[in-house]
Amino acid sequence: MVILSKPAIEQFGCIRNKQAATLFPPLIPLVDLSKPDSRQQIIKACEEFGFFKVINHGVPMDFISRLESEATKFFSLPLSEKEKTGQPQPYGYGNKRIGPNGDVGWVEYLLLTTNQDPNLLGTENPESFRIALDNYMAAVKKMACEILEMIADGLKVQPRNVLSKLMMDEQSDSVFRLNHYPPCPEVVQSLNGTSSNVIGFGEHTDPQIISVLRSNNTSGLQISLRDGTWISVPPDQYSFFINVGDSLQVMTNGRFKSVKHRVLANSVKSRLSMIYFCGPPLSEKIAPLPSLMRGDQQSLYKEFTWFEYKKSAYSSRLADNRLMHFEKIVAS
Ligand SMILES: C=C1C[C@]23C[C@H]1CC[C@H]2[C@@]12CCC[C@@](C)(C(=O)O1)[C@H]2[C@@H]3C(=O)O
Ligand SMILES: O=C(O)CCC(=O)C(=O)O
Ligand SMILES: [Fe+2]
Repeated sequence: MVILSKPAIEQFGCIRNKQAATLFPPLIPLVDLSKPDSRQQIIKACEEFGFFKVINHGVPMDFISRLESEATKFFSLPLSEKEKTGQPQPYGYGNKRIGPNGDVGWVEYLLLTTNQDPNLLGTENPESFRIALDNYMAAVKKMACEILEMIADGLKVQPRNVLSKLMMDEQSDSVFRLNHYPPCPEVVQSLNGTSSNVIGFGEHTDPQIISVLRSNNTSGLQISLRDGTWISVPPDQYSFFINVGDSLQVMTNGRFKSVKHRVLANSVKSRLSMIYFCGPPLSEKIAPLPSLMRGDQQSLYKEFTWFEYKKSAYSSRLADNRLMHFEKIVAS
């Protein structure tokens, strides 16, 4: 990490929750992929939270630990070595700056596209890093495909690969990200360690279809409930967390809502997370699935392609409501 000229708190701002912390926050929906009723649970979780945790996911623990150890090695290299993987435009190594429009966080990251070989120049053993990435991504992609098929089944839309085929397409514009949140000495941590006053990754929704997140055992991730309260997601290194993205919100014509989330920095422990963002091909039209539309029901959104949405996302700030510009003004 680079040395800061100003204290982190001044640079990244203090968090003030708009609402008092809820005494009994709801539990994060838990989906056991090996159970026969998991698709109904997934639909319910996507409707109520846009977020859920999965167990019995089938991703070998060995792939997860191999990538975790490669990523840890990568982030402990000197800054000059990490920078050899390229400035994020948008892919490459980034430090504190997120996206091109002035967002900052207490985080460093490696952002990769899944359909191009990553530039791992500067890393100690590029070959073993590459193998770890390939194995992990292939296994997570398979799980994401199963989840999207369960969603299609649960929504009773056919064929069951309507959603999964978008991310399985050779041209799919999926993205992979490794995030490292070093301990932040200036953090004033709450007593139970579930909140802090420095932003690691500012609030936002993910633009893609779904995102599949795995982290080490360090807390920090929070999701926003529909009433605006933030709840902390207890970390679980053996499970995955699924976010509904903006594209799935549009494809379900608003039945699912993308989840607003953020990461708060920790004073003592590093957080390492790996996220697979399932995106469609650039030329794909993002629109409500026709079989979900009843009678004369209209789309809530204007017509747009993933290319147009991505372009618009890259001219926005992290916390912006990106879908707003694509909502139809419907006469009532
Ligand atoms: C300010 C930013 C930074 C963006 C684009 C734009 C708005 C949303 C951000 C994300 C969030 C989800 C992953 C990512 C890769 C994505 O697709 O959208 C991010 C991207 C980046 O970090 O480059
Ligand atoms: O690092 C995390 O835990 C979440 C980061 C995130 O939301 C993102 O990269 O889009
Ligand atoms: Fe995100």
